[in-house]
Amino acid sequence: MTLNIQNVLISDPVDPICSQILQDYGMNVTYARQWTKERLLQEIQNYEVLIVRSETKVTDDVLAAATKLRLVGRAGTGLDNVDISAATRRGVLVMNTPGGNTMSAAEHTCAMIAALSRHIPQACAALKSGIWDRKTYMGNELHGKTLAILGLGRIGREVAIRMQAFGMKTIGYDPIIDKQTAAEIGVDKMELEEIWPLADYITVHTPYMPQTHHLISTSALMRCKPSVRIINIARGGIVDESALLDVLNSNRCQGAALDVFVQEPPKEGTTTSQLIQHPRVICTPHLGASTVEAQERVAREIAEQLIDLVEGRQAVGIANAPNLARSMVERNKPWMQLAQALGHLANSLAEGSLDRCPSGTETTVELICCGEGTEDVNLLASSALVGHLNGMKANGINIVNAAILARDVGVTINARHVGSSKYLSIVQDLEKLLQLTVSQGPFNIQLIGSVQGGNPVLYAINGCWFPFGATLSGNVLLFNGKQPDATLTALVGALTASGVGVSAVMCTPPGASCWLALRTADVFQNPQKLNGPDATFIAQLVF
Ligand SMILES: NC(=O)c1ccc[n+]([C@@H]2O[C@H](COP(=O)([O-])OP(=O)(O)OC[C@H]3O[C@@H](n4cnc5c(N)ncnc54)[C@H](O)[C@@H]3O)[C@@H](O)[C@H]2O)c1
Ligand SMILES: O=C(O)[C@H](O)COP(=O)(O)O
Repeated sequence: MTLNIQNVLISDPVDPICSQILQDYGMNVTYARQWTKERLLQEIQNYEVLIVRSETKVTDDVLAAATKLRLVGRAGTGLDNVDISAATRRGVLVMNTPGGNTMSAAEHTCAMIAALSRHIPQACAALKSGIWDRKTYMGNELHGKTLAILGLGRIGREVAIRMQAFGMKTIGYDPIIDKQTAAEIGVDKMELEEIWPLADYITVHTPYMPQTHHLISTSALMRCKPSVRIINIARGGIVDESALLDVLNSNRCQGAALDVFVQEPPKEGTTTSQLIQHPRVICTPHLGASTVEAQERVAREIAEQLIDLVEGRQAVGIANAPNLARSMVERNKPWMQLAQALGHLANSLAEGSLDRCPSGTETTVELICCGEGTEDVNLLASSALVGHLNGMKANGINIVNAAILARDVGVTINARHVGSSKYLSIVQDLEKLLQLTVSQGPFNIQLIGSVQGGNPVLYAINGCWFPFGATLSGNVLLFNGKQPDATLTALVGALTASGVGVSAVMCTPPGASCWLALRTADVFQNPQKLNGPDATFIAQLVF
């Protein structure tokens, strides 16, 4: 997947090092500070890359307006402000910089836990307003208390290590971390039901997603000690804000420290704003990653990751295209080209793109990948689909969205790898090959191809073999006939007379059906004109 990036839009306050790196590389960068949504919708069509933090909501309507967009870059961790499935469907890559702000978020969490236990913000505000009050702000020690950490990923782990230095006992839960791994960072992994009654402090460090929506719910809070304190530096919505407000008001919760909210910035009169106003809640306006160091780091990382991707060096931080990194591996490239070329050819042989198929026509694609180098069947299947769905969507089909779009139009693909080719006896040097079979209604076609000298080569169409193969690159005209020799002379004559140079001619042996493939220097206008008594024009393919 080639990325041609010229124009980058940065729509959130990202450290200037990002634009500096991108501009030095030769990209045009626009800072869209305080653009309205309407302006963003109008202008986004001019950009191939959009870089955001958590403020810009990259929703489906933004993506729909972004006809040239190839990548959304998140200078930070959380991707809940990006509609990833809409981006994937539109073939737009989503990239983040996980880890760039881990330290800052972990330190902010620890600072909030300490501030919460000693009422530092409230005492400070009172003193600034002229009140010297040493009674109201009696606090608690952290030493000896139990801190429950829900989510033992990058930030959760750093919080554990730091809070152990205060003498806290750390327990935690994470569905993908086993007991032993948790023990290695001093955390006693437990089930959630065991955690609730034990915790003095509960801090959440999970992504926000359906499974973590209201992870801290009324029922969880009711199982906790009335002295429990809740900390959320991860995302609004992981803690049920109404439930938290209720337990605070009914003294079933000692306090809360919040950096993130369901609505940012919160509107007046909402549960969020009531929570913020609650005397036992301390809060910051989503400042977890707001340090000079973290902002410089994530800005630099997103710019460098983008350049690495454009250069085809590596795909770091890609959230929605597991194939992408493997598509950059040199040895996969010619096989991807072949799979795409075969898919494209099969579609042309099926009389055009699937857009023209009667709706509801089911297509089954079977891809058999034979021999060494063709093991990455998922990548090759996506590439075959890219070729097969060619032309279906105006703003592009690529390995990001091919599988989804295929499903949408009723194309099912089955791909498998086999160790060696069964065609060894027919074509001696064909140990490695791809066999693509497309069945669509009454139509059924089988193509066999391989890679020779780094180029995709077609060897067989429905059992008719090109003895020396037909290279699928440049412009290829394909005919079906019965008498190859007579037909060839006529075709080459007609093409030359029209000023189109023929650079190679390949044909299968004469028989009930034979195939002719002509590589030409230029595209031939109106190739149907070449139809003759002995050969029917089938397709003109540009690879
Ligand atoms: N406030 C801020 O400014 C700020 C800064 C950075 C990150 N964050 C947020 O912090 C959160 C954590 O970031 P991270 O970098 O540590 O992420 P991470 O991906 O490294 O870790 C998240 C962990 O949560 C675990 N998890 C998933 N579902 C879970 C569940 N149901 N219960 C318990 N654990 C579960 C995952 O297995 C994973 O180990 C994210 O929501 C991120 O957006 C906020
Ligand atoms: O997920 C993140 O990276 C943090 O929430 C930081 O968000 P921000 O970049 O908007 O500060």
